[in-house]
Amino acid sequence: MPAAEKAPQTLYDKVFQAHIVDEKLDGTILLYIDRHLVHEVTSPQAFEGLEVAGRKVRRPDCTLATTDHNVPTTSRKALKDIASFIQEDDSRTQCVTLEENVKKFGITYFGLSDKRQGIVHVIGPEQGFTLPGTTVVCGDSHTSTHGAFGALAFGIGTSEVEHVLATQCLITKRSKNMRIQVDGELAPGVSSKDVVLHAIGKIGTAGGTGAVIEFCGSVIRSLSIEARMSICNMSIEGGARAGMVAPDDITFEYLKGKPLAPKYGSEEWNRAVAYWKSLRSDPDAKYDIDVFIDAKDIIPTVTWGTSPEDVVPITGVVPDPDTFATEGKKAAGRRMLEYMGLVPGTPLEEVVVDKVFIGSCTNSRIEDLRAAAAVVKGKRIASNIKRALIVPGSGLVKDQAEAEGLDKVFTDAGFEWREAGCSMCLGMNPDILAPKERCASTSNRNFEGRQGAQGRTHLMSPVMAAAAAIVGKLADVRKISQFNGSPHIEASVEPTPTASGKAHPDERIESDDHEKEALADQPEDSSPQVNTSVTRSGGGVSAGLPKFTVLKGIAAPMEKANIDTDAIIPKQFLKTIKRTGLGSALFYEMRYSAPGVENPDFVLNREPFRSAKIIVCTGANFGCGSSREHAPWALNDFGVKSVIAPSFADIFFNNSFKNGMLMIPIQSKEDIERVHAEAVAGREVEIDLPNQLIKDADGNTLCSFDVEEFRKHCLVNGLDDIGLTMQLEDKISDFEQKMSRETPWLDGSGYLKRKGVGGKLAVKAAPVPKTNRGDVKTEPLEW
Ligand SMILES: CC(C)[C@H](C(=O)O)[C@@H](O)C(=O)O
Ligand code: SF4
Repeated sequence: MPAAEKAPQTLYDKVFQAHIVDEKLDGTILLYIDRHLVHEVTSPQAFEGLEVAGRKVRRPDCTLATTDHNVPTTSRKALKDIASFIQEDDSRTQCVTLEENVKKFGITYFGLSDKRQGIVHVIGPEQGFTLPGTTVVCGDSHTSTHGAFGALAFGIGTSEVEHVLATQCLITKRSKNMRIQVDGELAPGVSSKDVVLHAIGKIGTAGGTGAVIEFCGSVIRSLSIEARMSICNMSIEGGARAGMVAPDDITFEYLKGKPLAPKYGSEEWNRAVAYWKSLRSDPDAKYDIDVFIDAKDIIPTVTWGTSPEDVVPITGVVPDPDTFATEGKKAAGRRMLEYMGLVPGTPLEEVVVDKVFIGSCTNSRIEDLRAAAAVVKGKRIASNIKRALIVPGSGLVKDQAEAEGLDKVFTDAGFEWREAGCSMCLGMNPDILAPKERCASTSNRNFEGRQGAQGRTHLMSPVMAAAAAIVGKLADVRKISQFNGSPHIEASVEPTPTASGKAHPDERIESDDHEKEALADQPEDSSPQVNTSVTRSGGGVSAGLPKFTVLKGIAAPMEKANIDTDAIIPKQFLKTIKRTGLGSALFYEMRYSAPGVENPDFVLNREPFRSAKIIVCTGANFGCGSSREHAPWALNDFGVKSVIAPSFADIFFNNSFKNGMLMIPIQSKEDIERVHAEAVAGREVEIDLPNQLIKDADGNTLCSFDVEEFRKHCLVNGLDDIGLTMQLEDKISDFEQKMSRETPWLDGSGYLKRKGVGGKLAVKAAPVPKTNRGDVKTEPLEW
């Protein structure tokens, strides 16, 4: 590893610095990616792009795929194959497409018949695929989960998935450093989920924008790895790019014996641990934002509204929006209460619940299930609870829980015991809420329609969800259960012996067996091959990026803050395997009052805004939430090429530029209000990118704006950045050789073997005959 720089560094600085392949004067950085997780929702268009351009996956040994979002969580006893198992056409197409792609590109894949299948953020850590000090990406916003290991892990969009598949690198820039220090001791019944909900309530959903959060302090240090994962998982709900925890003995203990971690006790393990121990922030390292939380202020927490920042202690009441600070917040609060069917002043413990969901990448690990089972044991769910689901995060978690008899505890109490998947976290599979049903949920997002159209979600910890199931209302778990401490404190240090006396499932199957299983699970003919002559129509991937210089058109005014990507394009439209055709579904829930019936109040249903090319939003944090690139695709397909707002969520911002769209952050209130006034008046607005000016219809300047040089360059010239990165092949392979020498454990091991000898890659980046967006011969390539 490079010697530490003189200036004191944070954990984030250290991991980031160690992965820089190339740095430009304007701060644009080519970052090497060690680990790439792939799932069925955000990858089809990326693989299609590779195929059209005749590109290969550069590092199949650093790539791991599974299906999780679309899969039903019903029994798999009769499973023959995924195509006959999934009833819903679009879900089936996405899953089958992933199977075809892993076969075509030679990627290790855990399918439904493999015990290691599960939610992508559960299986990576479980396999030891996630390691301290690595860079980890996935086309999924909750990739932040993996930061619990001291990895720099963040979500990316589909264009970036394609970029990483082709180059194993990403174009990015440095983030700000943010520190959330939680000191003291958690009170009995308070768990890591309460810590993170409390923190988000404090900083807000945009509090971490542009930053990587390091969680530290005595509370974090005392938590198990699984509890740290729950916290890092929800960093994205705090608007951050990633969350991280410095690795320590608890981390190393967890990694011992994991199939893809260096073999415990080997020379490589010792070398790795020595390096991992260096991954701590230097004592005098500087943070751009510092937040302190005293553990004694955290009590079991639930959400009341439709944003994860709307938190309240379970002992509280539904807040009154009239007491909120601004008119905008009051209006938003009233809408939320109407949506949630709540009346201000109602004690939370009086709110009646219909369904309970214990699962998701936040809380579906073995400790979560143990903690919930301890609350449930010997009790029955309340008679008003229509369904209570326990959905283990992976097949291995399910096995372990069954070995400990937890499944019996749950089913005796009236819960359903399901197979692994994302399930009711987001209704892309059959597990959904009916309209107006209220759910006590251990997931991470309570957006409108998240768990099903018009469904009402309250986020909380597993023990709190278990308590809600027993009581039939939102409930204070401390009243129905005894605790000796936090449900998650250091629980992973001493592996709990299983009821059946078996070892932990991660250790149960030797690597070789894993390898056999992996091979058995590959769809037939799994040798990698790329058909270089294919050009599919309708996907939009081969059309070339149109150049963006001057855009003049109608601008639609919006005023709401935190417009999330679930609102821009809801989950049911993520099942496409194309980039086009989503325009009619843009802002679906707000735009239509019933299928095919327009809501006349929604701005895009009124003239002249039906033909808007620009959106001017005065509310901050546009595009927060999920990493779905479907959000910019839907805007683009509708005809909107640019959004002007006070601030944007990071992943959405990146995704938009990759599609030739211009996102303009304008912080000055006066400036944005001037542009907003033109929009409200229905007059055209002009965006002049080369001169970085926004003008009115007559050409008078309304304000100027900033844009990063590299992004501007790509937009103005319509450049494909994968092609640009591939020009840096020498630098990338030099970097890989250095990594192979210094951190050899990062080259695929176990069933993810690096092909080739002596550090030479068997899979070489192919010369590019054609990019996925245009012809390389006619595109300028230098930047
Ligand atoms: C489907 C995927 C793009 C999405 C995400 O990025 O988060 C999903 O996992 C979610 O939780 O909304
Ligand atoms: S947040 Fe939900 S839908 Fe997204 S990856 Fe996690 S479990 Fe799946």
